[in-house]
Amino acid sequence: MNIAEKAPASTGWDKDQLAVIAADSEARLAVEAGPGTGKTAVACARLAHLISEEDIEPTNTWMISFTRTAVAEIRARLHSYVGDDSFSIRIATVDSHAWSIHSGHDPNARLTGTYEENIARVIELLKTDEDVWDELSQIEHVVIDEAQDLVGQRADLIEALVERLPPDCGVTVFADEAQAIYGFSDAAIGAPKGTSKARGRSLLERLRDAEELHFTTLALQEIYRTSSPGLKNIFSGLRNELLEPQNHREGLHGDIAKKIGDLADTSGLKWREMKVADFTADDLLLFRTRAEVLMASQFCDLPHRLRLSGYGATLPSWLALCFFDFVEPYLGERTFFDLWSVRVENKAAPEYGPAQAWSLLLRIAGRRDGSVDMQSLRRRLSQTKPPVEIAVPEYGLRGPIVGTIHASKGRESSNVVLLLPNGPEFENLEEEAEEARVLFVGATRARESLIVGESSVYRGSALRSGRAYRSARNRKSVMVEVGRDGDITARGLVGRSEFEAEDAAGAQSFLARNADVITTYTLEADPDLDWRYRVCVGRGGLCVGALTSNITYDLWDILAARGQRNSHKPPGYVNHVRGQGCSTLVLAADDSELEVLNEPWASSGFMLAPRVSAFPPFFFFGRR
Ligand SMILES: Nc1ncnc2c1ncn2[C@@H]1O[C@H](COP(=O)(O)OP(=O)(O)OP(=O)(O)O)[C@@H](O)[C@H]1O
Repeated sequence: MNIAEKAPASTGWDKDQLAVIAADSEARLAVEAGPGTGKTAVACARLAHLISEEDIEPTNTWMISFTRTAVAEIRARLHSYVGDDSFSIRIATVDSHAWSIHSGHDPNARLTGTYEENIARVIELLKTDEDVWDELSQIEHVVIDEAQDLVGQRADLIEALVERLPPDCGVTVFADEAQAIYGFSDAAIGAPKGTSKARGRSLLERLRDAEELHFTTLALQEIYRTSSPGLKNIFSGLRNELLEPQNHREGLHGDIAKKIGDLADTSGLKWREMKVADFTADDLLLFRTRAEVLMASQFCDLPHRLRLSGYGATLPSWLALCFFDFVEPYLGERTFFDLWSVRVENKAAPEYGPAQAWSLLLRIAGRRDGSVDMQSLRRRLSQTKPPVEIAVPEYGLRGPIVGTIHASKGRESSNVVLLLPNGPEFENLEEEAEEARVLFVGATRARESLIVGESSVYRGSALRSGRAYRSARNRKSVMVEVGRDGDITARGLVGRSEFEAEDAAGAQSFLARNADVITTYTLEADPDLDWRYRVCVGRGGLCVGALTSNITYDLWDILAARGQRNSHKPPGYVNHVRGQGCSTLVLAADDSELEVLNEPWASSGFMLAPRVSAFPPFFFFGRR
């Protein structure tokens, strides 16, 4: 392949980009560049070039990125460059690379320790274990994207890895220090990420300072994401301000917010005068915190999509629609096309058709004879992190995306509406500088236009579980997030203790008819299910599932936080719980949960789940 032909535009790669893409395969490069200069595009092109021009084996290359969404995007880009060879490249997050080293070389490996303990163990293996060195000696090239976010222990890990690579193994690292927003989470302003300690020195600084690692620094200058002069000014002018340590003073956040507003296409809008339904599928609405996103979503009854941490990749509903009663070990193309035409076409069809769906199935669990192995399909789809190519990256149906800035890193969108936090307060200068960088990341997602507005004051809090909640002003009700990973499991959808077989069939067929539309549910606590909430269509209506106790425990935690644990109790019912269509839940053939399910789901392992995403008010009543 001639990589020049694969440039994203007819103008081709520029000379700075080519200097990275076509550098010697053994080179160690630290590429520093601002947003939209093509770091991710060049990272993919570099690997593609090494594979197709330098005969590097795809299996001997590693691509490390920070987030799973980034990994999904990288895989798609690489596929467009090198076709199916991209499936041999080890593209993964730092944590999953670490885990594969851990599990492959430590006979006692189990993910039982704390996150820190597990990473520490991998660092030790990298330093001492000859089998690990053996494995690393095969690697010919490592590409690391978004390296600015690798700090603390993750940076220790990558440093130890690079030190251990053979001297002729090339390494290409991409970073933008102005976009380093790792230290705090999107739970609330100032809420530290569970695993971060002090920032310490960034990975790039460490690699560059270690002379024996022989890194050369290169830069990419041209901005490709946008041609708008105002946006370009934000992309480069504000970046310089953020990179200058002297500017890290009190008031930096306010200054950056003001400058972004001045340079945006429109500014000064107030969120309370807007609503999600005013926007289209080309628009990305970005808020700083989860509570703000959930509030905006709760008051929108048109289809939209959520981009938030805490919502694992969901599987499309067509899987359960086709396979809920499929019990054959293998699936042929003809049968699949028939199932699709009867069950999916015109109902809950995704943007692609049956041919692409079939090729996805083959890629995940294809057999030599051209059929799909259903056991292996179930195994792959039931993983907490199912294959990125089939998972739906956003949670919801269609329409505008509403998300946090943190969850939108590395992504771009035609129009961005950035809702600046209203009256934020910071504990210290480090936090203020980090928050200023968060604004910068948000503002630089736009390709064509940037609208800047002011968010309403929705101070939310997060529980230990990560669930967001927010007390109403009168303290009578609390808005609580419903629909997080783990809120609904297979048992709650078609379990025998939750449903008679006939009722489970009724519930699943309701979901099948409504797989592509919004439904408003009521939660009703069921004394026969230990007061777990049933998800019902209207008060006393059809029950489509029962939530796990996770939310009930969290409600007691909220009561404890309000000092009401002994005086109040969670409500018996909750209104305004919206579901946006359905997703598919899959259990592997050896999952013990199958034993408690009704048929045919106990045999097929595929079922529909309502895609609940809500922030409804819970009224806690006094206990008599
Ligand atoms: N030489 C080029 N010609 C035209 N378009 C390009 C070129 N290089 C990159 N692009 C496009 O510019 C956009 C930004 O690229 P990319 O997302 O790789 O930037 P990035 O530096 O990784 O940004 P960020 O730091 O914000 O994540 C993409 O749409 C990409 O296809």
